[in-house]
Amino acid sequence: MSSQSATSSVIRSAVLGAAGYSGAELCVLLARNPHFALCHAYASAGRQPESFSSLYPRHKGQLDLLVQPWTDAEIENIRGKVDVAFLALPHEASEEVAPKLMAAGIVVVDLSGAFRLKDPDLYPKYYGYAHQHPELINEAVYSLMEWLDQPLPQLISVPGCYVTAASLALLPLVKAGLLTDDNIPVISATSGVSGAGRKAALSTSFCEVGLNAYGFFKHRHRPEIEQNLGRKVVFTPHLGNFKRGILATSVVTLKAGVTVEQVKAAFEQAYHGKPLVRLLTTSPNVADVAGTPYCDIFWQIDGEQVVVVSALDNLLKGAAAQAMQAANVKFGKPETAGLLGGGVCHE
Ligand SMILES: NC(=O)C1=CN([C@@H]2O[C@H](COP(=O)(O)OP(=O)(O)OC[C@H]3O[C@@H](n4cnc5c(N)ncnc54)[C@H](OP(=O)(O)O)[C@@H]3O)[C@@H](O)[C@H]2O)C=CC1
Ligand SMILES: CC(=O)N[C@@H](CCC(=O)OP(=O)(O)O)C(=O)O
Repeated sequence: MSSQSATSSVIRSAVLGAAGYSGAELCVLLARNPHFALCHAYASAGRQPESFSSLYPRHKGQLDLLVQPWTDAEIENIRGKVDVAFLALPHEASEEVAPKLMAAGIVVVDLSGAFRLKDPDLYPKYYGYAHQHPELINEAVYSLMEWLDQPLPQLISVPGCYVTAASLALLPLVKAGLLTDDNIPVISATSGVSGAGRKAALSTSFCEVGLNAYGFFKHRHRPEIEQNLGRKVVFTPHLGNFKRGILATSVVTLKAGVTVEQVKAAFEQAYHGKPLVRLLTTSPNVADVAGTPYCDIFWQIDGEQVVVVSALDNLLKGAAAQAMQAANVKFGKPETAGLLGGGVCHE
């Protein structure tokens, strides 16, 4: 989707959860984006104020702003001074703070799962809590950006990381009507450890991580992928011993008679003019997308079986870069500002 509501002024922004992995990536993208100014960065209420570069020393001398503890009292401090708040928070924290920021007239771009599922009844089963603001689920627009087909409102819900990899891989075939009606895509995806966030946990500690599957049939990204594709899926996430990146392998069955040319055309038409999706002729590697805003996609076909492999950086195209892409579009800026070409407009 192209720009919405073009504005010429710099967009004043705040990041909540800036001490965490995806919030930190957002701070870096915002600081690099000439159309946005990073005005406030927050961590949890329990943390002492600390410079961003002390939390992430590689940014010393480049991004030294203070990360402040967040309390709701901050809303009055930023009212009228911030145009957009990015929430890189636990799901329930996002659900609680989003309506308060919206009441202060601030656009909310939420990286959590708080507003992704359109059926609030799915939250207890897949998120472990009952949704307190089902009315906001209806207000939120889900920002899988390459497939966005409506204007972005005040509340933007950024897709999950595994979900982005699987949905970008399979939507071209689904939307072109090439899959058998009863086909259940089988998606296996491996994530780097940063997918679990910065907080310490035994299961993600250095000596514990090898390669294992988890979340069989009950991972919260399963209903989100199903919502995007409009069909049931089998989704199995894996944790791998690398820092960042997701590799997703999706297996589907084509309708009888569908040709290689039709499959090729479906992918090419879907991603023509979409600068953050790269169609490859060799199998993608997480090493080639780590640190980039791209999703790389490759497919192979044998008769009626298609294997689609997709790779992205869970913290970028799977989180912060997709949030930046959405905010650029929301505020009428070039979609890839801050992401490609140092924010230069490619139009
Ligand atoms: N990691 C990933 O690959 C992806 C993550 N996401 C989503 O983004 C969100 C953040 O994930 P991630 O960056 O991994 O998480 P982290 O655990 O790395 O960071 C979470 C941040 O939220 C802050 N925080 C926690 N609770 C509160 C609260 N009640 N009020 C204010 N701040 C709070 C933490 O503060 P403090 O540091 O002080 O504890 C920290 O800065 C999650 O919803 C996650 O599902 C989405 C896509 C990919
Ligand atoms: C490796 C790992 O633990 N990954 C996380 C998913 C990443 C994430 O934070 O989920 P969202 O994209 O929904 O925000 C998990 O499986 O819960």
